[in-house]
Amino acid sequence: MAYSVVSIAGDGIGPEVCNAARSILDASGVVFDWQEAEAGQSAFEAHGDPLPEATLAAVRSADATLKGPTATAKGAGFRSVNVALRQKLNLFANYRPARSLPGVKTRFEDVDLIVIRENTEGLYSGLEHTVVPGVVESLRVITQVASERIARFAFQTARRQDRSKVTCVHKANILKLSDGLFLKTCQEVAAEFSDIEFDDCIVDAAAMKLVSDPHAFDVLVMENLFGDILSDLTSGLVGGLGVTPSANVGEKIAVFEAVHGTAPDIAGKGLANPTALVLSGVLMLRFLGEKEAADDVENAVRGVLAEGKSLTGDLGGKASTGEYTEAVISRLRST
Ligand SMILES: NC(=O)C1=CN([C@@H]2O[C@H](COP(=O)(O)OP(=O)(O)OC[C@H]3O[C@@H](n4cnc5c(N)ncnc54)[C@H](O)[C@@H]3O)[C@@H](O)[C@H]2O)C=CC1
Ligand SMILES: O=C(O)CCC(=O)C(=O)O
Ligand SMILES: [Mg+2]
Repeated sequence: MAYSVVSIAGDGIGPEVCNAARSILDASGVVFDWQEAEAGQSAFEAHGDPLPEATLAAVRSADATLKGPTATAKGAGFRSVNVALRQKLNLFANYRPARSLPGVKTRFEDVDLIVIRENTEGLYSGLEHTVVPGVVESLRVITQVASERIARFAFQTARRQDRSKVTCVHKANILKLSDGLFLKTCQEVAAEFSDIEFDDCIVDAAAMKLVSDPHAFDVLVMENLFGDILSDLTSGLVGGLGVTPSANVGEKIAVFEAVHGTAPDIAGKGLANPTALVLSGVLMLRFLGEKEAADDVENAVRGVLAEGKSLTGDLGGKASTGEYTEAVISRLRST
């Protein structure tokens, strides 16, 4: 049986990493019926709409979606397609694991943690208005319903993966009401999961502790903007944005994409590292129940990285996106 999977190439390096990830996933033995859909700057230029209804409909009816990054201009321009996609499809959890990879030299070894980011509310919603010229307000809405849902997702993930601790990251000392509610809700959910340790950490201290002692953390749960910032940080702990995957998960729908953006500085040059999107594809294979293929692709990626002969520039190598992709495919075919 073929899985119906929507493929959104996106902008910048999106088409390059998407092509690479699709070729590797196609070589896994699992059969995909790829449905191409558009989103981002390219969709805006083609249709005057960065997130066409047809794309939303395709994502809703597919088994899963593999998405390349989409551009959002600074200041002016259309609002983030990512935020819209997550809110419209109620993809309430953003799952961003950071795990050390063989052959990728970093300051710390054996990092293995997960950032779980609330994906639908908080400052990241971008609800802003001008009160009077020169005075702007941004709304940071935190609700008990969304906080409870993401806390439960974090504990369920910890339990499913045999992990020992969930840490709530917040700023409840300053944002007493909003983050106070988030923290209190996490504490209440924690009481239902007595097998899993629970603690909390104020976000600034968490940032410092993550870069000096990442092994102190296991699963971290936080609101949207903190999760956006700290998941780039945790990517840096394990080799950077070129290697870290992510999944946007709802009740039934899931959209798999990398943590990184469109990387305009290297777009179109064959320099992008597709590992992040390939490992997002591994998360997708697991979501689809294709455990063996997921293990095979993950092992092929880890094998190529460990060997160190076909690394892209971000990891200190000279391989192009295509050369790295071929190396992963040939290792996958030899398993
Ligand atoms: N999920 C999404 O669609 C995301 C979209 N964006 C959008 O992307 C655009 C660019 O954002 P930036 O702040 O520049 O962040 P970025 O993540 O695109 O790039 C940051 C740095 O990481 C490098 N990098 C990123 N991915 C890489 C890869 N696969 N291989 C090698 N190097 C890689 C880039 O070359 C750059 O030096 C913005 O419009 C932003 O809104 C940003 C993050 C996520
Ligand atoms: O929507 C965007 O342009 C940025 C998204 C982003 O940084 C993220 O989801 O981590
Ligand atoms: Mg981000």
